[in-house]
Amino acid sequence: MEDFLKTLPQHTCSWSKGTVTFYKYQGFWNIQDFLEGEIIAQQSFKAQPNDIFLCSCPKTGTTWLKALAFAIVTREKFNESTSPLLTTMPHECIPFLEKDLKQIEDNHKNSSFPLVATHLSYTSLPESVISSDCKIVYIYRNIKDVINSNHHFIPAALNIPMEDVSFKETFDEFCQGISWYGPYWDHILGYWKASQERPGRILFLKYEDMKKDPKSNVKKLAEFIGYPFSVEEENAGVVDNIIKLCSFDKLRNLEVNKTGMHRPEDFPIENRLYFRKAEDGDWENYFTDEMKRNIDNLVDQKLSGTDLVLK
Ligand SMILES: Nc1ncnc2c1ncn2[C@@H]1O[C@H](COP(=O)(O)OS(=O)(=O)O)[C@@H](OP(=O)(O)O)[C@H]1O
Repeated sequence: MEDFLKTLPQHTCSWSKGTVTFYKYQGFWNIQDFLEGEIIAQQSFKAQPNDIFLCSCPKTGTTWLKALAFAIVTREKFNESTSPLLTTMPHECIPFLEKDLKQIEDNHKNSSFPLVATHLSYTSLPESVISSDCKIVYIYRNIKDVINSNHHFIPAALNIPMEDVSFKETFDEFCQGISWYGPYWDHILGYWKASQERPGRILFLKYEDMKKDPKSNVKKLAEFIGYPFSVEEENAGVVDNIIKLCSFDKLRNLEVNKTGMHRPEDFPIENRLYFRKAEDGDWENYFTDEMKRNIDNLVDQKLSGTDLVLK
C-alpha cells in the first residue's frame, strides 16, 4: 500500500502540522485509512439486490440520514422508547462500506437489514453496486455550511487546537477541491449524472429542505427505500415520532452522543463532534465577502447545466 500511495498525487495540510495527508485516487481525495478501505471494497464487495446505499460527502447530513433510515427500516421492531438509536450513535447503527465489509457480508448472510453507508463518489463505488439496481439515497448540503462544518470537524477529530487552524487555509483547500472525499462539486455531480442516466434509481435529499419540511422528506425517503408509511401509521404519529427521535436536539443530548466514542479501536472520534450546531447559515460567521463571492462563482461554474442549488 505504501508503495502504491507514493504513486498518487498527495497534499499535506499545513494547518495539520504534517498529520493530515490526502491522496488523490480516481479523481477524489481521501486519507490513507479510508482509501485502503475504499480499495478493498472495490476489489471484493458484492452488492445484493436488496441493499440500500446511503451516500454522501462528509458533513452534509450523513448522521441525520443514517438515523432516519435506521428508524424507518427498524420501526416494526423498535419504537422511540426502545430504539438502539437511544444508546448507539447513528454511525454505529449502519455499516460503512469503506470500513465494515465483514459486517455487511454478515448482514447479507444472516439478516434482512438492507442499509449500507458510504462516502464514496459514484464513480468509485464497487462495480457490483453500479451494475446493480440497488437503491441509492444521496444527501447534499449548501457548500458554504459544508466548508464551515469541515473546518470545525477535522481538526477537532484529530485533536488539533482550533486556534492553530486558519479558516482561510481550510477554505482555500476546499476551493481547490482538496477535502475529505472532495472535490465536493464533483462528488455531487457524479451522483447527479448517474441519476440522469438512470432516472428513479437515486433519491436526492437536500439537508436544508429536510430541515424546512422534515415530514414530507421523511415520507419520501421511506417510500423510496421500500418502507412506506401506512395511513394508520401516519395517524398514529409514527412519522412524527421518528422525526423527533432523529432530531438534532434529541440525538445530541443523549448520553452516548455526549460522551461516547466512535470506532474507539480503529479510528477514534468523539461522538459529540458529529453534533456541532446544525444551523443553516452558520457559515456567515466565518466567510468574508470575498470568500462568499469566490465560492458562489466556483459553484456557478462547476454546476452550470444542472438544477442543483448549492449556495
Ligand atoms: N440529527 C441531525 N439533524 C440535523 N443536523 C445534524 C444532525 N446530526 C448532525 N447534524 C449536523 O450535520 C453535520 C455533520 O454532517 P455529517 O453527519 O454528514 O458528518 S459526517 O460525514 O458523518 O462526519 C453537522 O453540522 P454543523 O453543525 O453545521 O457542523 C452536525 O451538527
